[in-house]
Amino acid sequence: MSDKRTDYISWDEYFMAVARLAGMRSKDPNSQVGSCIVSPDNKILSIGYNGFPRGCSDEEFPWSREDEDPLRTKYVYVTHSELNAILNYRGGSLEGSKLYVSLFPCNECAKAIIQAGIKTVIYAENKYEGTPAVTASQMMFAAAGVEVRKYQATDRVLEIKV
Ligand SMILES: Nc1nc(=O)n([C@H]2C[C@H](O)[C@@H](COP(=O)(O)O)O2)cc1CO
Ligand SMILES: [Zn+2]
Repeated sequence: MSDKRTDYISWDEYFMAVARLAGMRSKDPNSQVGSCIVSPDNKILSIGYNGFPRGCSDEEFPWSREDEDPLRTKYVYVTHSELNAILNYRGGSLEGSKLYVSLFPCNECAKAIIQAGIKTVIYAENKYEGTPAVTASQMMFAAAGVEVRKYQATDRVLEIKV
């Protein structure tokens, strides 16, 4: 009998890689964000990335960050990866699940995460740390008992030929 492989990827690597892969679908020229929601027994329940709502064309709606007219910026239209992952789940309850996300959730997504019953958030980056959106999220997660931990990146580089 041969021994099992030992260099297989961990659960954390697997789910964060799936989140990052989803983020590669994003049309946002600045931030590509991906989310992967996982059950307590490590089954993938849902996936999402940041993008405009269905029917809102990537060619017609703006991807700009700044404009004197807010209606000509992406911010008023884009659905965040975390909310998309929550909304993409049509199977029932997300109670007790874990969310892997490549970027720390904003306050609006934090509300949805808490109300959906997600109990653990594992994030990779926090490039907007210190902004009111991130601070409000941290306050709400702490109050609601959502466990938040930073993904511990390994030095593994995954290569997938497609
Ligand atoms: N946690 C997040 N999940 C997300 O999906 N997003 C999305 C919204 C925008 O499409 C983009 C942020 O754009 P920018 O401000 O870095 O150019 O990432 C943003 C955050 C940050 O709170
Ligand atoms: Zn958000």
